[in-house]
Amino acid sequence: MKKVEHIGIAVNSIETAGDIYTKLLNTGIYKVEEVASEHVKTAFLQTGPNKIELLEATHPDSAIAKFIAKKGEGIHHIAFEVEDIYAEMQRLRAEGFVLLNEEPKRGADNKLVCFVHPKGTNGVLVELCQSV
Ligand SMILES: CC[C@@H](C(=O)O)C(=O)SCCNC(=O)CCNC(=O)[C@H](O)C(C)(C)COP(=O)(O)OP(=O)(O)OC[C@H]1O[C@@H](n2cnc3c(N)ncnc32)[C@H](O)[C@@H]1OP(=O)(O)O
Ligand SMILES: [Co+2]
Repeated sequence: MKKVEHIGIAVNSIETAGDIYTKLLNTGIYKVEEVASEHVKTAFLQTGPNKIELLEATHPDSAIAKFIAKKGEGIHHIAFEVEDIYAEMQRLRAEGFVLLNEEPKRGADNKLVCFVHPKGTNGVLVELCQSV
């Protein structure tokens, strides 16, 4: 894994949270993108070398809607950038981690992504990202 690619934060409203994070980080949202397959709307802010992904549910079945219903708004996942997502998925499976998708899927901001179940990572949902 090369570096932390982004931190995902579950929010009720991108508009409201976007204003807060714009003030907090003193930088604007550079991209808003809906990912229909994940039932989410995303907004990205860059602070130095780090990216924050705000995630708003677009459907009650969304992982974000379920997460907020259980735990409230807050940090939802940590995403790591990888060079070769297929190789990394194979390595993690061999190490015994439970992957939440068989194949990489299309994420936001021009990435292929795959999730690792939080039950095997001390309660933290991990996302792998490869730029495409
Ligand atoms: C926009 C695309 C992409 C990007 O490009 O960056 C994204 O970031 S999309 C982000 C949203 N998508 C996902 O999160 C997909 C992966 N997640 C899942 O598949 C599911 O959310 C899950 C992790 C498998 C949980 O789903 P499910 O089992 O249906 O939900 P439950 O509510 O029943 O939870 C079971 C269990 O897991 C705990 N949980 C759920 N989410 C998280 C989380 N984000 N971090 C830590 N723990 C989490 C939940 O609390 C339950 O625990 P127990 O109550 O102890 O059983
Ligand atoms: Co993410």
